Amino acid sequence: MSMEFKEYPDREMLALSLADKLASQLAQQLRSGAEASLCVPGGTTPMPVFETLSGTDIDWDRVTVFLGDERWVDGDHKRSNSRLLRRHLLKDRAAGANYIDLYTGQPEPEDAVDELGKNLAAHLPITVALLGMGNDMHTASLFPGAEGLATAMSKDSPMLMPIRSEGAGEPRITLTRSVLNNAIHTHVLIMGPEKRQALEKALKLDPIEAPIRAFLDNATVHWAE
Ligand SMILES: O=C(O)[C@H](O)[C@@H](O)[C@H](O)[C@H](O)COP(=O)(O)O
Repeated sequence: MSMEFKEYPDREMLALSLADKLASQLAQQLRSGAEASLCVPGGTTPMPVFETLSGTDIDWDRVTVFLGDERWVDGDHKRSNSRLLRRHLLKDRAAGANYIDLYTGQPEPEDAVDELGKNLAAHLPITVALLGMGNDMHTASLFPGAEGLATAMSKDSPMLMPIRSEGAGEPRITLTRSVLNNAIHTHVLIMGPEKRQALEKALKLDPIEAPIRAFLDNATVHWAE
């Protein structure tokens, strides 16, 4: 497969159209199977998509939602990705979704990977993976130069890994390349000219320098100015 790039006239159109696409791919899976899973990014970009998606009429009771990565902070911390999800996605119709919180409250992310891995394993492969990207070309918490990145990007990595990187701020936990790469549908959401440039740069680099590169061949990239 090759990357598909979709450019939208504005951010609102992007959010409406992408939320519709994600919902229809989840619904399609629910027609043929007992459940579907949705992996979403943290950060600030996806909020309008979450807002629209939370109101879509699919059988959310049969959808499991989890983040591609979480920052190791309490659920009410302003940097918590779960906090963002609770406010913008896990409400309205989507309030009925089964949410797997990657932050367990244990002292370190290392303490949580085994148990979380077992919980996640029951919901794989991911039906729909929505990925974000930073200007440094990281996705999830797969940061260029992070300690442990080579393992997280290798084929035989565990499903989840703790990540520590200067660019990350706090310690984090992230799904690894092998799990994300197995998603049935992959979408990358980016906005603004800087991220478009970063994406173009990533296309010319190796995934170890530009981790988003590992997911682009099977992805639809959604962009608006
Ligand atoms: O927790 C995180 O930071 C993420 O999940 C991360 O991978 C995010 O998607 C990008 O950093 C883009 O973030 P913005 O949308 O805030 O630019």
